[in-house]
Amino acid sequence: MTVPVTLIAGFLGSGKTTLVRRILAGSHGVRCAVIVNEFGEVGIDGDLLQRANVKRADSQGGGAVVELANGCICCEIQDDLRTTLLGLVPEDPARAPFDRVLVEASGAASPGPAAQTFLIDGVLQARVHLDGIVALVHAGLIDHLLRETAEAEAQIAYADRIVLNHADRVEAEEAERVAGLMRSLNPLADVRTAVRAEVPLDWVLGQKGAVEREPPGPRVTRAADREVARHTKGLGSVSLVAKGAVDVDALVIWLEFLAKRRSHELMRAKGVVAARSRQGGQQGVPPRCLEIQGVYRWLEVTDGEGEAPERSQLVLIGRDLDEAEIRRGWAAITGAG
Ligand SMILES: Nc1nc2c(ncn2[C@@H]2O[C@H](COP(=O)(O)OP(=O)(O)OP(=O)(O)O)[C@@H](O)[C@H]2O)c(=O)[nH]1
Repeated sequence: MTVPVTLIAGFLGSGKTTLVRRILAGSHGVRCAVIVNEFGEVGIDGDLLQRANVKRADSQGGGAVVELANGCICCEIQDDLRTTLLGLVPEDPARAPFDRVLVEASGAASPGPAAQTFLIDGVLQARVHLDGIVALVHAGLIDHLLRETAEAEAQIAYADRIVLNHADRVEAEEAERVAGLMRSLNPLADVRTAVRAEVPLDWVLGQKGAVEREPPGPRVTRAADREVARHTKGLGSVSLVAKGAVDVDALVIWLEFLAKRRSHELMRAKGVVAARSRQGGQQGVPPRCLEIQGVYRWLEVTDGEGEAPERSQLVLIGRDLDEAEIRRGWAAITGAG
């Protein structure tokens, strides 16, 4: 019996990591190993999942979290996904110390090429099988993303389960309309509306059988044809690192400013930072761990899991980002050179 793999796709900020964290925290008895593929060279999601999983491992024995280096599952690091899977799953799959592998694709990846790898690679097929493709969709942003990006449509097209997420950010009628749009783009997929990826985990993890079909419908086929190894024009990332604690108020003001700028499109901000306490440099007050999450103009700062990291890390993803200017801003806030 080969190990089932669930591929989790969805555009930047749609809720993939939120779903993976829920799966890792759930009491469903399915032991999961996770492979994370990020857009951007600093791996924030891997860190967040590692923190979540360490907590779980204390009580229930979590699986491995493996990060794929910078690059994209749909193009240059497809081989890495293969190598990582072969390194993770033993030759005799029955001896794997987990029941399932979750692959969190980068927000800028189409699931198509990765799915094809599973179907044509005999060595891989002896150990794993693709059991399902779950796509997360941001209910409030999907119209914009379908118009402006190449990836969003392909992610919907390949899915067999679609989580219409961020439903709390739209009216119920709008969520209905978008759910209808999803069904028209991909009539074969199950669509569920959710807030913070709250969907039944047996629905996400349930066996679906190998994904052997082409994406359905004329529109989506066209999308799948054109997206191979192609990304939205100008899409890029800037990875920022700084030693020591950060002034979070200044960071938030700066991020809000960046999100409003029209010379670029800031799509995503995510980071784990050591936050200087409000008592400033007072001796003996240790820095806290804060998680920064931004999706377009929405920004959330929450307490992170575990201790403050030694290095604060932030990744910005968007179109036409001016890296030099962003680095200057970061340096001004953190003192990083
Ligand atoms: N309000 C609201 N926030 C959500 C919802 N789902 C996720 N979030 C938040 O949105 C942010 C992005 O969620 P992630 O799960 O990191 O998104 P992602 O798809 O993994 O993002 P990338 O890895 O950058 O592609 C996080 O701050 C989440 O807590 C939702 O349904 N409603």
